[in-house]
Amino acid sequence: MAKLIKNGTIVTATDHYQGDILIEDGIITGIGLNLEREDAEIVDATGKYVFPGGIDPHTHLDMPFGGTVTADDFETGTIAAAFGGTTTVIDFCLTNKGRPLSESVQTWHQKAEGKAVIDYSFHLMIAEINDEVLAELPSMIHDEGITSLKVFMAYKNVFQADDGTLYMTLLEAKKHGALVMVHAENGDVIEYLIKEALEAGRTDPIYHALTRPSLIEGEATGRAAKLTELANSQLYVVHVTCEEAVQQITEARNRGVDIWGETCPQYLMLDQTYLEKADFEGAKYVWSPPLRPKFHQEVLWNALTTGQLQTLGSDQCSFNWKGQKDLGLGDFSKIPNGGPCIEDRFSILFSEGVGKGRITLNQFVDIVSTRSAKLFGLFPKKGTIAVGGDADLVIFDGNAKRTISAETHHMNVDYNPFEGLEITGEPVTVMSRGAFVIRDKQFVGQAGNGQFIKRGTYVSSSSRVNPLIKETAQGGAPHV
Ligand SMILES: NC(=O)NCCC(=O)O
Ligand SMILES: [Zn+2]
Ligand SMILES: [Zn+2]
Repeated sequence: MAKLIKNGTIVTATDHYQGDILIEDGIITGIGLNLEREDAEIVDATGKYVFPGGIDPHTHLDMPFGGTVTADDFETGTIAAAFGGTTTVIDFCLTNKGRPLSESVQTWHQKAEGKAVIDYSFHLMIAEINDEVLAELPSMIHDEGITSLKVFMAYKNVFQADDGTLYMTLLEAKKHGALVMVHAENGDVIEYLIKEALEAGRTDPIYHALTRPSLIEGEATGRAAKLTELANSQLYVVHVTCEEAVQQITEARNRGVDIWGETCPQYLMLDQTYLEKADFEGAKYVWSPPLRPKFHQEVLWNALTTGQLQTLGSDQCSFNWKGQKDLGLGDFSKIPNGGPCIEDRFSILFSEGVGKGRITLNQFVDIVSTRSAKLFGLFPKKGTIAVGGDADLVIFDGNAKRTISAETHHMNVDYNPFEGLEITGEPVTVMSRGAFVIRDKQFVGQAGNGQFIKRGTYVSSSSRVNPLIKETAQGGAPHV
């Protein structure tokens, strides 16, 4: 049955106007004033915003990590995402050295199929480059539609790849139209600092932060940016936490490097002192890179305001405090890294960003949805409100007041890092391809309704490509 959303304030990354939206077969087929359609179900959005559904470019659902598996899988994680206004997630498909990429992709499909309530896609981790990987990559990108490749510069002996692997991944990505993503920290130095701390008897959660200083996040970010410049390729830096990394991204962008940066709600809202909480509560706030001293928060907000950082990921990677985080009692290096943010990403950005005058409504939509759609090959099917696009929509009450709490959240985890935070704004109704997933704040979706989305290849935004750098005929390392 057709649906007609009436009288909402439609907001995209560029516009903001009153209008109605007609939806047929999951697609937006009309936008205008006073639309009429006899057989359509009317959805009243008077006094509410209508936003494109959020796109979360950074999730880890059902992921084995740190000797355990994340508390949220594709069912609980996507239900929570939908409650929070997100209608697409892009999850990281882990790979194993010496094993085919296709095997890992298959494993990730099995995790998601029949469970996801909203649409999803995958980024592909690259742990090594060898003949098998080189042979498989083109079909991963062009046939499987997995057009972003993730390289970890940290987690030594677990996920970490060396600089040669990163450089070759950048070259391959350029050749085949993929976007390379990096976790930018210097894993070798961190390994040394952790060993030194533990030998000195420093075992509490705060030492997780103190053994991962911002200086080496900046160093790794700068190194990745320079390798990108050398390869004349494209880079997206995940979970940027600090001034040093923002500086490196800004400088590289000013040199014309095609580089993008993401931050996360936790780095905007929480600081390093949370890791000092008594009775091992600090473990709830163990992320890598870690929470930073407070002044970095304003740097990150400014970077979103000015466009030096462009997206907000949740880095959803939830572990229960009791039974999972406590694997690291007596040894901070064994605390599973990560936290639950998939549900609150969208509303925190609205409340703290738009509500506090740091970003405009259009910037909000760009950061929470449109920019990720463009960078990751989903636009214009997703990430905006346009005729012909998927009806992934959020009807949002911009005046609702509420308090974030584990008592009321929908993530499958026993704490919320933003417990007690008072925010303004709440998703009321959420649609995925025209079907209600959340209706009047109630879940009405169905596990398995979410579809895997094959994504388009990376399209460079030409203004950021350095005209002084010329590609070789093979698309390889540049001549300057
Ligand atoms: N960020 C984090 O602490 N956990 C998830 C894995 C990653 O993104 O590095
Ligand atoms: Zn990471
Ligand atoms: Zn992550």
